[in-house]
Amino acid sequence: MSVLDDIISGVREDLSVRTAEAPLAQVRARALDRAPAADALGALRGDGRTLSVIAEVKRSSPSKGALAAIADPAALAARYEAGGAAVVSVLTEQRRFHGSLADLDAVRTSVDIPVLRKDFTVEDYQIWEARAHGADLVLLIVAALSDAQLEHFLGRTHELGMNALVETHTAEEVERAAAVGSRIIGVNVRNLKTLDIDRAVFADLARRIPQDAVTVAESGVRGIGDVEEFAAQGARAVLVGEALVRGEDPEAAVAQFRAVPVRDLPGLQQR
Ligand SMILES: O=P(O)(O)OC[C@@H](O)[C@@H](O)c1c[nH]c2ccccc12
Repeated sequence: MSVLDDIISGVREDLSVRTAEAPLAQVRARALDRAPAADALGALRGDGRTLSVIAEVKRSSPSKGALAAIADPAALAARYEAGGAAVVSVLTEQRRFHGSLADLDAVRTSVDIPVLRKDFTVEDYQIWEARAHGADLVLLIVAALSDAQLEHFLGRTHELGMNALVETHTAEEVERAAAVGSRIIGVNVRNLKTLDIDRAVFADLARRIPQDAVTVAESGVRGIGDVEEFAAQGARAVLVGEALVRGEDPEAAVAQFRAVPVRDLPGLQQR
């Protein structure tokens, strides 16, 4: 069993507890009661001249264990926003990342920028739940989904006025993400099946992403050097967790990353 399979089986167990506590009809009603979702696609496109930063609230990870205690996720998110983050990502997976929907709620009340609910989406319920808790974006991991699921979940996301960050790690996954019309495509340089980082994956896959989609470089950013490299290879946005939660000054780090110019690369496919 891969790490991803193992995480997902835990996610499914936790999901069965939540669906028993809050049936879909109830979550759906709460979702429909919310103010409309913010325009995360526009936020990520930014001004087209410099990078957008998706700054993540992340306590722990399966690869590194405990990263930071983050007693006050709302305060951290506010610092990300002050630094000019385009989006705040909140991990809500409990077992390996020590996140929760309570973290999502706390962050939602503290920032105005779009919020990404970062979880392993395997059921429609989680998309309704994300909206009910005020998320503007959800994560869809191509490696964890069939084409039919991917298309269905993306459709549900758009129907609720949200956007999806569609995450890939191989050329085949990029093709699958593009085929269903994904508008925001992430390349995770960490392989979720083995947890290995391979930053070289980004340059290869970024070239394959349709030009009208926002290309996001995910994971493995140690500092400004990695951010500049991803930008030079075609990233429009970077998703950063560890370097921010462990760093001395997350606000200054976000400000530094978001000032990096983006590059127009020739040869990107048209859709
Ligand atoms: O902490 P890092 O290496 O900066 O990575 C952040 C983010 O990319 C990572 O948390 C992530 C990317 N895709 C995921 C899918 C599930 C859980 C977590 C992730």
